[in-house]
Amino acid sequence: MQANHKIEIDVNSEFGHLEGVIIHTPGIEVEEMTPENAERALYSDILNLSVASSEYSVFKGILNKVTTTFEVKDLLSDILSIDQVKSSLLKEICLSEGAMDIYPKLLGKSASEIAKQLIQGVPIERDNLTRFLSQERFSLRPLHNFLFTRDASMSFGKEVLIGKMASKVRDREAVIMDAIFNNHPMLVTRTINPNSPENLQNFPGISIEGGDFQVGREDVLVIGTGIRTSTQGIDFILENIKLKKQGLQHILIQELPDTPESFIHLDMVFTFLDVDACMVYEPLIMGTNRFHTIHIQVENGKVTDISEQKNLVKALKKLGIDMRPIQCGGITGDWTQEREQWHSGANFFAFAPGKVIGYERNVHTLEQLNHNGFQVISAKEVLSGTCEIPGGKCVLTIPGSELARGGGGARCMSMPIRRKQV
Ligand SMILES: NC(=[NH2+])NCCC[C@H](N)C(=O)O
Repeated sequence: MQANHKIEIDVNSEFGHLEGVIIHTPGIEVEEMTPENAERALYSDILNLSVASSEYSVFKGILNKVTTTFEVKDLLSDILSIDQVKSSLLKEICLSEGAMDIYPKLLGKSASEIAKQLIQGVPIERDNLTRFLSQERFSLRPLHNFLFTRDASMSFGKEVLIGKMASKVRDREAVIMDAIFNNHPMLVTRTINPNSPENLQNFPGISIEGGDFQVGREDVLVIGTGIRTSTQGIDFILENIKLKKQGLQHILIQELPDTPESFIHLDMVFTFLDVDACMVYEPLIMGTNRFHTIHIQVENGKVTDISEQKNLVKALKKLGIDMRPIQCGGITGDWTQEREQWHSGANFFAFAPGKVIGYERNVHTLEQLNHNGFQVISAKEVLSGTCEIPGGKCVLTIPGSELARGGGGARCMSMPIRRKQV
């Protein structure tokens, strides 16, 4: 454990120079899925690990070049070596997932083995009639979606908001992230956890996932609401802001369609790229449609305005955040926009202002970025040393045929813990 090295969580934008990010390299858990249960796992297709791994290694290679990366399984294994954390975390997980029978056995294993099993799943032991006849293959199901580290926790300022996952299959990810942020000796922060019995009671119907949560500025949050983040989830965030933040604060809310599933999170239709540019899926963000954009203003603990806005880009501009929208899928027509949005074409991750990572397959989107001054560079070439990361605006392209089938892109696969002030 690197106990003497401390990192204070601090994120006040989506594009400040990155100083640390939490990731999870996909393992066998992504293959523990059949066509039959893929939907329950929240996937539209089943994945091939070796292809996904080789694609992922390019993404991770770039992140390692530009910042410090932390793997969930290492952080988890670190905290599991603290005896009291190990027993309480295992008890919490086994109790909530109806698997207390495996608790004693798990407890006896090494920290790194437990970390692995909590992520990859614990196969069911068919040692009694119920388990013999059970349709389940696992006592603790694999966390297929953990490579999308964005969703189960969110950094905001010096605090970390824990996700209240919309679907049970992702609940354990939030439990693990909460334990990491509360117990890892290297991480300095405070967590806000909507999963406490009291919060669940006060905000019935609450759900919050990181893909919907974007930090526009120190005083501006941009949050999507749809199938993953409920209005009650946003009200919970609002209450926290009312309690803790002084002065003027703003929340901009963008309503999202329920279908198709490529609209699950705001970051599938809108991401910040630079101090003055953002990526948009035009039909939803800029076009005329029935999906509301709402501004909530909080002043010293009170909501002083709540009003409908024309669209997200205009609402940001009113707050002094002037963003040029760049179109996902280009400007040549709905079809390419829909196709590229489906494959996480709007999902960019900025590691510095104007320096972003995205999928190479979405060529119309890349062309549009290029028209707007972003140099398009293959991440593989950067890694092989054939070219350097340019000093100016750029998009580093990563392969993502298999990864995109998981339902997310570069932003979904990264959980920044520290960024320089912009
Ligand atoms: N931030 C994101 N857009 N994450 C994408 C998550 C995709 C994942 N399969 C899920 O359904 O939960």
